[in-house]
Order: sequence, then structure tokens, then C-alpha cells
Amino acid sequence: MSEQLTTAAPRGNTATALYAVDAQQLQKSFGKVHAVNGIDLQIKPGEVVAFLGPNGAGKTTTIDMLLGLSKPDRGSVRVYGKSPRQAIAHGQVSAVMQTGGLLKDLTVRETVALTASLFAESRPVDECLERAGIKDIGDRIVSKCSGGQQQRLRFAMALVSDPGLLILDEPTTGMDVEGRRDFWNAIHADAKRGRTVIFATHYLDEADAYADRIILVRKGRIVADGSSAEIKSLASGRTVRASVSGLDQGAVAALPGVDSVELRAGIVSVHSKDSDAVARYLLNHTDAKNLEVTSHNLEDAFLALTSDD
Ligand SMILES: Nc1ncnc2c1ncn2[C@@H]1O[C@H](COP(=O)(O)OP(=O)(O)OP(=O)(O)O)[C@@H](O)[C@H]1O
Repeated sequence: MSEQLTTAAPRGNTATALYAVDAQQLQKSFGKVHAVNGIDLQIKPGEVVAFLGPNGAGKTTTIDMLLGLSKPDRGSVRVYGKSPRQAIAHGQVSAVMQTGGLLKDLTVRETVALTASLFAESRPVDECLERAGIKDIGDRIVSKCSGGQQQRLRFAMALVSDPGLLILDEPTTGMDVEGRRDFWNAIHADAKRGRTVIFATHYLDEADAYADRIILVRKGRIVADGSSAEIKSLASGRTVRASVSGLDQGAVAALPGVDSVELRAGIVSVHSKDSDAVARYLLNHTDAKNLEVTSHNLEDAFLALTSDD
């Protein structure tokens, strides 16, 4: 990507708009369904955040409120210190929708040019195509583009106003593996330049690979919020294994966060929420060798944190 491309930055007064998103005690019900039930959310400029949760958890309802598409029953949302609608009107927020918004007889380049013509100020069309990874198919008719290419076209359209914040609601649903990979590579390269990205997804691997921060939502509430590694260890801890002789199992069991200690054929397996403390103990106080720390995968954490138990 060429060097003349500018870095995305939130427009407006960043001194007074510390957070890209500041939502306080958001609530939204549909009849008796509490779709969102007290969500507090502060997202700093430059963060790439995944909203992860089972069907009906409240992800789309939350995103709609962040985009000003629906109003909370209670609570407030500020985007760069403004109401969502004001932030959108200032070109500070764009959304990549899953469907719609494309005219099938236009070319890719014409589509982005048409979007750019709607804004008083916009980034050059070729720059948006390049960032979305579709400059090479600028002359292709939209109806001839694959689902993944159409999604990258929506991404290019969202870049026209050079928004500080990009919001994507399940952007890769229905795409094949290659399409998903190309889409996320484009988003990821762009986010590295400083854009704030919030995306909802069902795909645990996408959240794991592309988000700095994962917010796990269940029944309209946030049940976990942290890096992928933090969420994995929060739900299930880690296992520390090592070859050891003459271990004082009681001393290991008494370390903070230890759930279980097993010793078999000279190999100790310790399951703990604080694997660092276990590793430190084994290395400093025993003759442990070949020490390994295994984290559990995000799917284990997701199931543990979103199940009814
Ligand atoms: N317009 C609506 N009218 C009635 N109920 C709604 C409406 N929108 C959402 N709901 C309900 O609110 C709850 C949360 O839905 P929401 O779409 O926010 O969840 P989600 O996490 O995005 O789910 P999914 O992953 O399936 O898209 C669900 O029980 C849903 O049926």
C-alpha cells in the first residue's frame, strides 16, 4: 500500500471526545424481550473490538443503537462525544452492512465514485479501492463480483468519508473461506493505520484472529471483556505440564488459582487460572523440565461463558 494514504483519525475535537464509543447502561426491550439489558461500553480510538455472542444475545440491537438506527429505552450513547446521528452526519462513523446498497449494473469504481459524490469531502476513489483490496477489479460490473468482493466493495464505500469508526454487523456471513480471509486482511491492514473497528460475528476464529478486544455478550449483558487470551483464561484457565521428580503436590495445590494437580509417570499437570504462578513455582522450587503452558481455545471459553450453567 502506498505511503501517501492518510491515517484514519477521528475528526472533531479529540480532547473532549476521549472515547470513540461511550455507552452507559444501555437498555432496549421489544415487548417482553430484554434484548439489551444494561450494557456499559467504552471503546478507545484505534481499538479493534469483536462483539461475540450466541444467537439473540443482543449484538445487532446494540450495534443499531451505536449507529443511531434505534433509540435506547434507557441509557446513553456518545460517539466521539456526539450523538450517533451527529457523528454519522460528520462522516465519523460508517457501517458495512451485510446486504443491499449496491446497484448491480455499475462497475466497482463507479459505485465508489457515486458514494463519494454524496459527501462534501471524501477520500479519492482509488485510495478507497486500494484499501479495500479491490483496485484490480475496479472495472468489474457489480453483478459479476463474488459475495466476498461485494463485501469489500461495501467496505470501500464505507471508507469514502474516512470515518474514525467503522462498524460491521456479521460482515462475512455466507462467504467462503478465501473470501473471508481476503475481507479480513483488507480490514486488518486498514485498522493497523489507526481506525477504530467494531464488528459482530458468530465466528470465534474471526474474533480470535482480528480483534484486540473481545466483548462476549449473553442475554443482553456483557459477560466477558478482554483480549482473546484473557477471555480464554478467564473461562477455563491454562494447563501447565512439566517433567518433575519429588514434587510436593500439596504446595502446588495451594498456589493461587490452582484447580487441580495431577502427577502421572513423572509428569505433572496443573490446571490453573494463574499459570504464571505455577510455572514460576515449578521452575524455581522443583527440578521441572520441558515445561509447557497450554491455553484452551476460544470455543471452550465461549461455551463456558455463554451456557446456561
Ligand atoms: N425488531 C425486533 N422486534 C422484536 N424482537 C426483536 C427485534 N429485534 C431483536 N429482537 C429480539 O431481541 C433479542 C436480541 O436480538 P439481536 O438481533 O440483537 O441478537 P444478536 O445477538 O444480534 O443475534 P444474532 O447473532 O442471531 O443476529 C432476540 O431475542 C431477538 O429476537
